[in-house]
Amino acid sequence: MRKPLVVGNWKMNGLRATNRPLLDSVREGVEAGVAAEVAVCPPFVYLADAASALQGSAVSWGAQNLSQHEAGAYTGEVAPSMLRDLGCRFVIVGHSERRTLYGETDSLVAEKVIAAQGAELTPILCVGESLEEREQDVTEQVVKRQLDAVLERIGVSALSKAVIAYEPIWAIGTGRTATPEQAQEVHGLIRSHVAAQSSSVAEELLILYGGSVKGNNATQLLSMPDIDGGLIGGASLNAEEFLTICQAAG
Ligand SMILES: O=C(CO)COP(=O)(O)O
Repeated sequence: MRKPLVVGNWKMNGLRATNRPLLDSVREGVEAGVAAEVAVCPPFVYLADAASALQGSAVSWGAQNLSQHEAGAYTGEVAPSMLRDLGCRFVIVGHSERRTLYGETDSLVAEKVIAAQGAELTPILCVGESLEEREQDVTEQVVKRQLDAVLERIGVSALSKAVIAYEPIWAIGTGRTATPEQAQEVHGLIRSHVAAQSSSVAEELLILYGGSVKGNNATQLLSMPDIDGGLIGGASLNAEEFLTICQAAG
């Protein structure tokens, strides 16, 4: 039985003055009655603040990226062990913004997944096609290629300690959500692709949907059989909106 998971990806947003009230409201709202697992991923510099606001609560926290290296002369990078040290449970890996704006390749993403798991962080591996790829009808090939790059390195059993997020790039921050049927189709593909290697891993695997999920479309998306929760960008910056999504998932 898969327990739904909703993760807020704050991206490069927030300041201390507004973070604390947001975190407090999310914490209170989740504890007042949300059945889904909930986590937030603030920018690195606010992870310690998130840890102190959320410590001992039902809300977990995580990072948006990590280094594939363990330690050393890598100016500006953040090591997996540092995230673990700050109590992170999750780390987003291979978000399309990292792939397209910072040149992260399938192979680097695979290394980051390995590094995350090595530090006992649960990687949230993001996959998804661009608008051009969807129009060329190669969504399935793109998503399988992104998944296989990781599966070939970690093996299917290690996927039991990871989460997948399907985020069609054309739906991110655009207000253009995939229809529940479009999203379900790709989620179903992902699950059956994993099931071809291990049906038990596929059965337990959490596959989140991300891309313009809001309070008013969450119920339809999250009620699809292979959509196990959401990776929420813009709407995670507003406590009321985020909590509405969390309730829809639970
Ligand atoms: O990229 C996303 C989450 O990682 C989705 O962002 P939006 O919810 O703002 O479209």
